[in-house]
Amino acid sequence: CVLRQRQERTPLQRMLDHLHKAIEKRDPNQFFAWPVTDNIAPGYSSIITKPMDLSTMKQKIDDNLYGELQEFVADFKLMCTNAMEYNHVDTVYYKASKKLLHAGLKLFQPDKMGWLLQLIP
Ligand SMILES: COc1ccc(OC)c(-c2cc(C(C)=O)n3cccnc23)c1
Repeated sequence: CVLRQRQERTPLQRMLDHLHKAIEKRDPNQFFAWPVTDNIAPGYSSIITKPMDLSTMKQKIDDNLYGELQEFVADFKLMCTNAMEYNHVDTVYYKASKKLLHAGLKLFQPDKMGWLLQLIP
């Protein structure tokens, strides 16, 4: 294995860590915690071409794959819209994703982000 010295967290990574934790709190059933598999959701991988979940987003933060906040927001929206695409409107998953999307977008509003945005030089 490649020996990686401990990488310093950039201000953006620290900000995304905070937002990721805040989103996790709003998914108490952990429906969005892990990738959706075809076992639990028949045909999922043929319907949803770009899957996304919170564990994948966390890995991308740690690998410093988000160059800016908007890329993180795009993955968050993709995760929620995937659930609204695959699940019918009367399911617990559709309803949870709609609620999570609105809660998350409120988090990203500049007034709510005030002190967080100061983290980025
Ligand atoms: C019932 O317990 C779980 C546990 C984990 C899940 O996804 C990681 C899901 C789940 C999550 C989803 C989503 C997000 O579409 N889903 C769709 C259909 C059937 N199950 C799910 C449900």
